[in-house]
Amino acid sequence: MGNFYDKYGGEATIAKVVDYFYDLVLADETVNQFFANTDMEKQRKHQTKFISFALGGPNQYTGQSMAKVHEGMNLQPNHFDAIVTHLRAALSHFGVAEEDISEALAKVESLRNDVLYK
Ligand code: HEM
Repeated sequence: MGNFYDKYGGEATIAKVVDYFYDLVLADETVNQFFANTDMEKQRKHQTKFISFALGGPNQYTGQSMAKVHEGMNLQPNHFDAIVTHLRAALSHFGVAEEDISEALAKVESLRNDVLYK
């Protein structure tokens, strides 16, 4: 993945991908209930950190911290899969190359077991 974050324009691109991803997530009844009591600013922050993580930018997480922030949500595989689907769609929409999308998704997958069932 190397310079993925910079390759696609760093923060400016992240902001655009976030807007798109954000709309997809909040329109999806599989997952939008998790954000029902989250204010919009926090939601946006979550999506930005998430995308930034996937693209290898700043804000990197450990499994330990991810388990902690998702504690009490009891996230299931279908929730995780929905988020992954929206991430793929958002990256694809902005012309990210397929091989780079695969790397981003692999990065997100690496946290699956830390995030689920907490
Ligand atoms: C690898 C996968 C994920 C990563 C890296 C991730 C990242 C994060 C981070 C960094 C936070 C803290 C945000 C903040 O307070 O600024 C957070 C909180 C949260 N995440 Fe995730 N997340 C992942 C998967 C998911 C999934 C699958 C869902 C639900 C479908 C989800 C829903 C939430 C919610 C509802 C919060 C709390 C927001 C709040 O009310 O403060 N996350 N996540």
